[in-house]
Amino acid sequence: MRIAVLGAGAVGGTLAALLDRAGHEVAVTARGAHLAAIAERGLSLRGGWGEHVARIPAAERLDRSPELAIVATKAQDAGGAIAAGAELLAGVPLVIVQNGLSGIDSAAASAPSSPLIGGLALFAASHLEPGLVEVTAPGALLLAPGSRGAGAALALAARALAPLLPVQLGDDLRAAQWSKLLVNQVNALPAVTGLSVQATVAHTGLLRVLTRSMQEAARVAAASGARFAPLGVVDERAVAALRTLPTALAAALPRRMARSMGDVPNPGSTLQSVRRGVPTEIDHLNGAIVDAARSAGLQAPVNAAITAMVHEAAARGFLSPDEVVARIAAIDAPQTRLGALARRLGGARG
Ligand SMILES: NC(=O)C1=CN([C@@H]2O[C@H](COP(=O)(O)OP(=O)(O)OC[C@H]3O[C@@H](n4cnc5c(N)ncnc54)[C@H](OP(=O)(O)O)[C@@H]3O)[C@@H](O)[C@H]2O)C=CC1
Ligand SMILES: CC(C)(CO)C(=O)C(=O)O
Repeated sequence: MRIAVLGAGAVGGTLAALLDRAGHEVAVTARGAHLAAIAERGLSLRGGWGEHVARIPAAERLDRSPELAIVATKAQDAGGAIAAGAELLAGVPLVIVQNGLSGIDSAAASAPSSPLIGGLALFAASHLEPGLVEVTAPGALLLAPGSRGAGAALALAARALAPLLPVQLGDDLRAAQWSKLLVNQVNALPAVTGLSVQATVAHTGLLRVLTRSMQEAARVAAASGARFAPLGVVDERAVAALRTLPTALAAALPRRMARSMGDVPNPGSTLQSVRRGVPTEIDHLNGAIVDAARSAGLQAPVNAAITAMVHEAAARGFLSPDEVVARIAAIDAPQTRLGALARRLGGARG
């Protein structure tokens, strides 16, 4: 099948290389040094799904109409990436592989005549250097209809992708996006501190901050009427427990999430953006919780503070875990003994 991948970074590059290895006619869009490296040496894949060098056409924009296109940019770039190929993509089924809640809406605005499929990657991949991507934790790709009448497009996408990696079919994209948004609470603290997801969860104080932000997200979701589709370790029961249990017990969920990512340190996609000096997606992750809280007439102070810290770290450098813990303790637990102690000491340990 003739398949285009728009944004061949960690996720898009992995899918492009797997599709090429399976014999599809793949073309990718990329930019800068990554584009130059793919054009010169091919796109190299390594890690959990083996090694492959995909020698495939790469350019800043498409020059041929594909039968299927996969959009795998960060959320803020998807509209521009689709618009750049709008004429060649008219009516072509699009699979939008993206975290956050807004992917399908921005694709619908840029590609109004295309059937849309939502994709949620449950695997983890790193864009290590120009031309090289690594799968750090193999996992499934969930596909669900993102527009009316997308059934045939969904079948086409599943036919191309299911032989390459585990494909899960969903019927409620919004509920799956909320589940993934909760999982993506693990992205921010690595982007603030430079630690991996696993190291973040192993740090007592950061684990508490992560759990507090997940509990806040779960409460905002409940106030917004959000549902949670079963996705990895997240489902309605796990979210209800998160909402109601004391933080020390609720921490079992982020621990399970980190374990499911295996032993290879996973920076997460947000830290990777910080390291590469490109804009992060944080306004569509923790920032989406802040927006949802505002729409529900609530506040989400922990998610707001974490979003601000990611912007700060991206602009000025990483913060120490103790600094992060102290800042969150000061806003999140002002009435508790822990909060008082943290403020008195100017730092907290857990
Ligand atoms: N990495 C992971 O493990 C996972 C990521 N995700 C999600 O998948 C999505 C993609 O993330 P990820 O692969 O990590 O991101 P990357 O930044 O690694 O890849 C996105 C690529 O798209 C490129 N790009 C952006 N705009 C354009 C454009 N207009 N034309 C061509 N190329 C463009 C970027 O270039 P540049 O670098 O120049 O910006 C980058 O190479 C995100 O929504 C992320 O949250 C989901 C699960 C796991
Ligand atoms: C789940 C996780 C953290 C996997 O890397 C992810 O979705 C991301 O990095 O954006």
